[in-house]
Amino acid sequence: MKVGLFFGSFNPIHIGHMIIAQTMIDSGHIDELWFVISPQNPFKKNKNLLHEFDRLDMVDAAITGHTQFRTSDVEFNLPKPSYTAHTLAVLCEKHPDKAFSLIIGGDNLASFHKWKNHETILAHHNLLVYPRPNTKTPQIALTDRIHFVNAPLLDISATFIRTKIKNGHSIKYLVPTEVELFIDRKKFYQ
Ligand SMILES: Nc1ncnc2c1ncn2[C@@H]1O[C@H](COP(=O)(O)OP(=O)(O)OP(=O)(O)O)[C@@H](O)[C@H]1O
Ligand SMILES: O=C(O)c1ccc[n+]([C@@H]2O[C@H](COP(=O)([O-])O)[C@@H](O)[C@H]2O)c1
Repeated sequence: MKVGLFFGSFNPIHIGHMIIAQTMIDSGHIDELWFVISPQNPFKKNKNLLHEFDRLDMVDAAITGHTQFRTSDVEFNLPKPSYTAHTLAVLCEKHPDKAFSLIIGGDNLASFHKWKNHETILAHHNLLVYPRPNTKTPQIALTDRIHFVNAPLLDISATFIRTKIKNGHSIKYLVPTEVELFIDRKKFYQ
């Protein structure tokens, strides 16, 4: 079973994430995609960061009924900051029957040489890379472990969505309906 891992804060998950996820399934490189909710990205200190369980609940709501999407809370119980190489080692030990790929944007590929143990990651895992605006040239060799997947560029971010809510504007069509209802009910980001 080939599993693509899509890491993020998902504060909240939005259609930019959903469209990348579906495109990765459609590319044929993976059988399943797991959204891995990062408890706290050390580079994104944010007072609006919801509790990890609320973000997990929103991703669960977003993927309801989609048999090829799953969520993972594996990083909730790992030492912080959670380095991807470590998370991958834990997942491989827990799921020896799965082959894990990483789903990353071109911007992250450009700085991938700075990730902890990136050589070890590339020795064992494929990278599925989707386009991002203003991407710099990668510093690592483009081996056959790295696959570029064509996907639409959507200029939507979780920050944009949180700002809309704060300003009293609708987030309809920017997040899955289940997520919109969830945020509304819990009065998040107001
Ligand atoms: N519209 C988008 N298209 C493609 N990739 C995206 C998009 N929005 C976010 N991503 C990427 O998805 C991953 C997870 O995103 P994350 O949850 O951090 O969301 P974000 O929308 O960038 O959040 P924030 O605005 O709070 O920084 C990150 O690597 C991010 O760069
Ligand atoms: O392991 C690392 O050294 C490392 C360095 C930077 C980013 N990452 C992973 O990449 C994910 C996306 O990063 P970002 O900055 O685009 O939100 C983040 O949630 C981490 O899982 C991992």
